[in-house]
Order: sequence, then C-alpha cells, then structure tokens
Amino acid sequence: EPPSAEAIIEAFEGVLGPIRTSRPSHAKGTCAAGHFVATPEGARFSVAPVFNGQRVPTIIRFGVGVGNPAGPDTGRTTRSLSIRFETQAGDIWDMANISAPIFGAPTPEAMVAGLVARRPDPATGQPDPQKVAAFLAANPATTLQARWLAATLPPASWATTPYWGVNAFRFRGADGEVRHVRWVFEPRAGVQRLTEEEMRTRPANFLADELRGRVAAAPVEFDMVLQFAGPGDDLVNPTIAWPDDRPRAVVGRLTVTEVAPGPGGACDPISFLTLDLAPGVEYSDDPTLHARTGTYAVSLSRRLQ
Ligand code: HEM
Repeated sequence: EPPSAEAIIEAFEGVLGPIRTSRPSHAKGTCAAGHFVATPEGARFSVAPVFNGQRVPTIIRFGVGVGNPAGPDTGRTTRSLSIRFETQAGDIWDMANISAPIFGAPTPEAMVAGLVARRPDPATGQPDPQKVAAFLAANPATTLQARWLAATLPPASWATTPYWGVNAFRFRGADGEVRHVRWVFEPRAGVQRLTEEEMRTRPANFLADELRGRVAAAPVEFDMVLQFAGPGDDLVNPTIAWPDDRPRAVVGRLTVTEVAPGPGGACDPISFLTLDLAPGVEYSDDPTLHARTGTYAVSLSRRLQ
C-alpha cells in the first residue's frame, strides 16, 4: 500500500513545520498568464480539447524549488513552470513541471522515508547527518536528481530553461492509438544559465523582476514537445530519464503575456494537478504520479485555511 496523502503531508510537515500559507515544495513563486495553441501534431497525438488548435487561456506559476518562500533564486535547486489550461468549453488541465529531467524519489515510499530521515533532531534543530547518510546509501535513486543539479548551473531566467513534466502519461491520438509520453517545455529564447560568479552576485530575488522586464518587451514562449517511450523505457520511475534519441513531436506553443506585479495572484489558490481530459490525456501507472493528486489537494486545503 503506498502512503496516504495525509501521511505524505505529515512527512513534509515533520521537516518544514505545519503548512500555513505557502506550499511545502516550490514555496516561492510568481503568478503569470498567457495562452496555449496546439500544433496539428498536437491534435494528431491527443484528442484532448486542449489540443484542438484553438487559443486556450492559461494561468501560470513560475516557481523556485525551495521549502521557504524567502529562499534564494540562485541556488542549485529546480525552477518550475506550472500551468492551468482552461478551454472555452470549460475543460481544465493543470500540470506542474520542473527544470530537471528527473525527480528526486523513485516511489512515494522513498519520498516519505527521505523526509523522515531529514526530520530535525529536537536537540539540535538540524537533521541527523548519520540518518541522512544511511538513507542515501540505502536509496541511491534518491541521489540522482541532486547529482544532475550539482552538474548543471541554475537558469539565468525563468524564460531560459526547459521544464520537464517528468512523469509518464498516456496520450490517445486521433488514430485511436494510446502512446506513453513524457513532455518538456523548451524555451524559444534558448537555454541560458548563470555563471558560478553570477550565482554569487545576483540578488536572492532577481527572477520575478527579470521576467517582468522580458514580458514587458515581448511575450515569452515555450514549445511543448512530446517524447515517445521506446521499447524497455521505464514508465513508472521518475528518477530515470528516457534516452535523448527517442522520437519527439512539437505539440503546441505556450505564450506568456503577463506577469503579476507583486506577490500572490490567480495562481495561488490552485494546486496544479487536475486532470480532466480523459480520454485524450491519462495518467500512466507511475505510483509517484498517483501519489501527487491527493497530496496536492491536502496541501492546498491546508494553505488556504
Ligand atoms: C511522490 C511524489 C510527489 C509528491 C508527494 C509531491 C508533493 C508536492 C506537494 C505537497 C506540493 C505542494 C502543492 C500545493 O500546495 O499546491 C508540490 C508542488 C510541486 N511539485 Fe510535487 N510532489 C511529487 C512529485 C513531483 C514530481 C515528479 C514533480 C515533477 C514535475 C513535481 C513538481 C512539483 C512542482 C513544480 C510543484 C509546485 C506547483 C505549483 O507551482 O503550485 N512534484 N509537490
């Protein structure tokens, strides 16, 4: 039995304290808005309404993978791009994507065990380094994302990094065929990362103003690209990326046209994980994907109390 949503939230709260107003993960963020338009390839690979080629309004949240809303924009953590699509007919699809191709836990059990191992020791207020080391030694898959982040400089802008959906999904195409896919949002501005020097000198809160400046000059765009699973590709473990040479298709373009002038906004009362698009887009059997649904809902209800 995988851990319940309540058990997962309790594990987060054991490390970060009670959830009150901010998210326990990607606590820092800025609301934005724009629209999505699918390509003909999008309509070919999914019968979901979002891919019908019409302009679909979106509510967007750009985030930073920190446990505290005051965390720095310059650290070797993930950045995020969360999107709510809402079609003219009222179909809603929410997704939360990160700036790394893999996740930090292979299963919900490993995620909970990792959080429990990092619970601060009441005597010191710090996690017990021995417990953390023993957990990592016993769960090497939980070190893969941290290794990727250690080897990759952080983005210079929210507009200059790819964002991966990470979990596998099933797309039902216009031909009736069901395909296992993962997606990535590729920045039309190209990939640009901070230098080591800039990591030290950029202010802790540079990302929101940088994005406001960019969008004031011209919309910021991303191509949504599907990657199709090949034979033997892992469909249930988000710590394993699929090989780069798998077939791809550009299925749509996201255009960011507005950035909130300050904190808060329309993205805050959303937990970005609603899937209302069956039969065009469905969950894979990945247990970490299934664990997200209830957990995001519980987190939302606590932070909106
Ligand atoms: C066992 C698996 C996972 C658990 C238990 C989990 C848990 C959570 C929770 C509790 C939140 C806060 C939600 C809210 O308050 O609205 C969150 C946010 C987030 N998670 Fe996960 N997560 C999991 C897997 C993933 C994966 C695989 C990704 C990779 C794409 C991911 C990316 C994000 C992002 C981007 C956010 C911020 C969403 C926003 O902007 O509101 N998570 N996660």
